[in-house]
Amino acid sequence: MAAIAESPSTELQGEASGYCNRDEWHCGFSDELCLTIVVAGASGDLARKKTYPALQFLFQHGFLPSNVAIIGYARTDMNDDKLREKLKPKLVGSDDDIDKFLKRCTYVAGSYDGAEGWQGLAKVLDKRESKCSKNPAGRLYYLALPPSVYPQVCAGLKEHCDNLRSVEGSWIRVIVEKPFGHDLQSSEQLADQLGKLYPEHQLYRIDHYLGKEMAQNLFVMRHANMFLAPVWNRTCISNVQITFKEDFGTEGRGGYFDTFGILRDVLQNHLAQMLAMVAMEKPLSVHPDDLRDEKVKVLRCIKPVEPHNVVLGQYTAANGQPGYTDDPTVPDDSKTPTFAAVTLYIDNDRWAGVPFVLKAGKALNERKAEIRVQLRATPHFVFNGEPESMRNELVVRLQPDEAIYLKMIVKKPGLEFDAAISELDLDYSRRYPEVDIPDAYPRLILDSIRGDQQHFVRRDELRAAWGIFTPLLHKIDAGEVEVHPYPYGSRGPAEADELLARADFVKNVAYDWKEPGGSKL
Ligand SMILES: NC(=O)C1=CN([C@@H]2O[C@H](COP(=O)(O)OP(=O)(O)OC[C@H]3O[C@@H](n4cnc5c(N)ncnc54)[C@H](OP(=O)(O)O)[C@@H]3O)[C@@H](O)[C@H]2O)C=CC1
Ligand SMILES: O=C1O[C@H](COP(=O)(O)O)[C@@H](O)[C@H](O)[C@H]1O
Repeated sequence: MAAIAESPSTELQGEASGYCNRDEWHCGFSDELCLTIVVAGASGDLARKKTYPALQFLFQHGFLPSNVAIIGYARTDMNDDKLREKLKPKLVGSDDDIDKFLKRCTYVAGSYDGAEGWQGLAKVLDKRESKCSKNPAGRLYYLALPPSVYPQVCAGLKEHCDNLRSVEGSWIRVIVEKPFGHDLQSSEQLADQLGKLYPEHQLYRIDHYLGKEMAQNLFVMRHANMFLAPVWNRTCISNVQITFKEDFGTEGRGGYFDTFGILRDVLQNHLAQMLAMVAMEKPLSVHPDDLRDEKVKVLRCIKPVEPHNVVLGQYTAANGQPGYTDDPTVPDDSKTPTFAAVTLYIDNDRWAGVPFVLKAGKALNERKAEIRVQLRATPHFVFNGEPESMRNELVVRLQPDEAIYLKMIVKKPGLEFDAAISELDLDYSRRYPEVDIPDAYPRLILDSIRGDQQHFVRRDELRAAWGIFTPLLHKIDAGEVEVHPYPYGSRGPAEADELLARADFVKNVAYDWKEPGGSKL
């Protein structure tokens, strides 16, 4: 049987392009689709905690075609029942709902190297698809595995499980999870290895921040609102902060984390992607390649980080909580940063000179991810007898409690004629109480089944993002950048506030956010 590409006319043009004819691009699928999702690494943590629960969400909400099967594949010796038992605690809903979903989940044990395991899987796939031989078949290979085995797993799948029947509309797609390499060179090497087996239009690189509601909203909000367009540039914007904070340490993941550190874990991927969403130009269309073309352009305008624009930290024991090196899986003398604040500059007409501060840390005082765009002070400020105005700020809170709010200067209510800072507040739970905002994973898996790569990272984006951080990472690995201690549960090293002040961030001290009153809609 001949292997067919995603569409008979699809041919890769250049490294980046996924589609030879943009007019033919469409995404979606019909209920005719005979869909098989293979979760390679089904015995692992990601599969149990994220992949299967996301699939259950899609299944329960009717987003998967009626003919769907989910096959777990891993080396662990298990049968279908054992897998189901393992998955059950992370699934939600009534016993009946859970059972209906689990009936679709089966397991094939096999190794990642050698032919035997993959041949066994191929037999199961063929048998299943032979029952719906007139329908298009979709095979989604989800690699919930350490990236070190991606090349051999993709080679096994390609050689033994690529034999789709030539029914129009059939496809094979592969989802891979970060980390995509350790630095620019290793990322390129991995991309070369995978690229020889699966072309870009079949590869779906997950950055789960791109699947978050507010990350996607950022794109719409920025490019759909007339009032933002004239101010979204260096003339009006003073600085941008993109912040990721967790109020817990590396608990249980110290072994993994120690070889990566916070820059590779969060800044190079999630925060760099958020920066691209803030700073990119409006794309020609929402075609995945148009959108990703614009993200690449802006990422390529960023010079590698300079060490004087960096503050690193590592948390120490405090408030009854262990320090980073107290984790038994972390070497006692580890200098791996668990906190980083980095100022980046985008050398283009729109953004030259505007500091973008990317800040991420573990074991801090709160859990929060947000984008804060601070405008310059209003010139010739005639209120309050003060020489300088307060600053307008637009804040997009990704989590927890999705919200967008704009700090506005308004008249202080009452008899005085003073100005005060207040907010226009779009709090999602109040404005959209009926909407259950889905997690990033169901959204991204659904996109991959629809063939929509918009929210997946293309190879050239990855290369550009690694290019920004790699020289700094090599300096950190060589122990050439100071790592400041900070207590567990604190705001991080004080030096980070100095970095922010250098980036012209001015804290609105007069601002006191109050829970808005009023009833729910
Ligand atoms: N866990 C999480 O929350 C997140 C994970 N990720 C990424 O997802 C991927 C999978 O993560 P996770 O599930 O935590 O990983 P695990 O360590 O749980 O590995 C998944 C499965 O892969 C197999 N495996 C583990 N180590 C090796 C090895 N050295 N060689 C071959 N096979 C191995 C094991 O299956 P078996 O032995 O049965 O074959 C294991 O059950 C990774 O890329 C990770 O970075 C991304 C975001 C969050
Ligand atoms: O990719 C990662 O993200 C998580 C944080 O994800 P979130 O959706 O809960 O914000 C982080 O804890 C982990 O270290 C990192 O690998």
